[in-house]
Amino acid sequence: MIIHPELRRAARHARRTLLAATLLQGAVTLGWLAQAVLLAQALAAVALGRTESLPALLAAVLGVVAVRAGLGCAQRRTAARAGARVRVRLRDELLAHLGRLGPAHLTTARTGAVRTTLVDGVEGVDAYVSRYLPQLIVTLVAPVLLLILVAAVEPLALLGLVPALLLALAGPRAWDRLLARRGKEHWDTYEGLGADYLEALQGMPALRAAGAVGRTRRRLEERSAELHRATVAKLRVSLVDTGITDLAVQGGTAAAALLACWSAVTGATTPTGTYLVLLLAGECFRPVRDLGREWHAGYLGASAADGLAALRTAEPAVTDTGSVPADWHRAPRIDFQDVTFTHPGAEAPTLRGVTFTAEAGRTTALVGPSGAGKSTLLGLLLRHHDPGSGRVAVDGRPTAAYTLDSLRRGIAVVSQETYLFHASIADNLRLARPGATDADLESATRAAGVHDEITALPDGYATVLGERGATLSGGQRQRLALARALLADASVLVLDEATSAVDERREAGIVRDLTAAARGRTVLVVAHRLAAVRHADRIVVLDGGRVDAVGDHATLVTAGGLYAELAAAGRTHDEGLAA
Ligand SMILES: Nc1ncnc2c1ncn2[C@@H]1O[C@H](COP(=O)(O)OP(=O)(O)OP(=O)(O)O)[C@@H](O)[C@H]1O
Repeated sequence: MIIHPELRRAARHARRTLLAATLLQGAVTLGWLAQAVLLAQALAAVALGRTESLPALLAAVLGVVAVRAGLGCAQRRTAARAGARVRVRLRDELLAHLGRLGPAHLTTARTGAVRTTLVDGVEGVDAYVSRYLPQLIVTLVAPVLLLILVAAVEPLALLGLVPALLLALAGPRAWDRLLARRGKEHWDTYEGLGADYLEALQGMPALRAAGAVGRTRRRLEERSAELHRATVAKLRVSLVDTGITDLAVQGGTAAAALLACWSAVTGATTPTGTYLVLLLAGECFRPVRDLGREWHAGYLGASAADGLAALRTAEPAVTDTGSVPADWHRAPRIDFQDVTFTHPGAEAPTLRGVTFTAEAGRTTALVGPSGAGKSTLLGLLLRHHDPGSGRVAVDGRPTAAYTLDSLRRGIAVVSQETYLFHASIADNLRLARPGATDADLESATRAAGVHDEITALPDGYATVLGERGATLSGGQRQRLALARALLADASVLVLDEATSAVDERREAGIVRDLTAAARGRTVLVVAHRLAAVRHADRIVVLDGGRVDAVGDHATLVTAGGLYAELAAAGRTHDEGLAA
């Protein structure tokens, strides 16, 4: 009888439908009661030899059975509707919140665990809310009514029924805390196993390359065994619950039957009364037994409640308090002013006093050694985090002034890790602009240097890509993602190592076409290979979270310093490759 506040909250999404399902469940219970009363009369009529009333009584029983079947059907349909509503609303709410949490959330939470909560957890809540809750309410009300009825017929029977009912309902409560704890342990293990499996499947190539497939399999087997142990531990407590309930149900029914027989033997009650008590005693416990059954259906929801609450109430790294829509009519200027930022949990700041401007409609490159803070700067522009101090402004306004959604829509991003979906190439492209014509797709893919390869495929733009674009090469995936970003038609284009998987000869061509295609937009490019950024209007050199130098390629090379070193290292690398 654990009702987690999160589950009560979820039930509110379908308050009326749940009320209807509960009333129908109550009506079904009344149907059982009516059947018991009619059967008692029929049995008494047989015992007393008054068979003339039998046909009418049996016909009434059949009528009740038919009506109850209809009510049961309606109840199940209504409950399923309520459950579906709760499920859909809950998932919508969680997905919208995940959107607000942004990618920063997945640096602390595991994707597989979030998936388990969103899919299995929400399914469990559906069963809990649509099946367990209505039955719980009926179980708390119906036996009281039945006891009143029994008291009117044979008060002595209450001596057996009341203690048994109290034991059946209150006894298992002594185990509630333990059951909740075991449920949480079970859910945590279940979530962890889901996350492990997802990671192992997605990381299969890396595991193979590292020769770690066998070790990972053994680890997954251990985790499966842990889940088995957690399930058994949970079942053990559940079985104690069920055992107490069964004991009370059997004992109570037997005691009531004995007392009813005693009354019959002593002549204290009529035959109808005796049969009524015998049959009603069974009915008193029917809701209790049904509750036990529904508990098993809804248990996963009760276990998942903590995880759901944690996901729903997780604080986004930034708050969406801006009110200005980011619909810049022309390419905006981007200013970083004295920006300092420390990653949550990190000891030292990643960025210290970073100041530079990405001019409107121009290409600005960010270069610097690995770990210099280039991606972190882009993350601040997209408001995955806010700076600790200083200001990031687009078109003269701080990024926090814009509504988060519109800010992120106004900045198209292609990162090192492209994400393509299991859908056709055209559908993957149209994610950025659903209304794009075929000609729009083609001009974007031409600019990204991938059109010819797409048309060479047997199904061309209708080719269905495998999961994460598995049927394409890394370079093709990146160029497709570039085309998608161009289609988004955002005023700001951010390329974070967007051509790192493309060979260098091709990269130069793509960068040239891209610069032409992106004309009129403000472009921020991060690339390790300086050939990809040497034509940028401005190059910002970052080192250890600080701006080391700003200028164009020629100026920076002439000035010596870190950029000249990086350029020289790049040349040595190229020569090494060419040799
Ligand atoms: N989520 C995080 N939590 C803590 N530290 C982080 C996090 N992300 C990045 N860092 C640290 O911040 C520093 C800058 O990382 P960032 O990814 O911005 O560098 P980068 O210049 O883009 O590097 P690369 O060229 O290798 O991609 C690194 O020292 C990194 O370890």
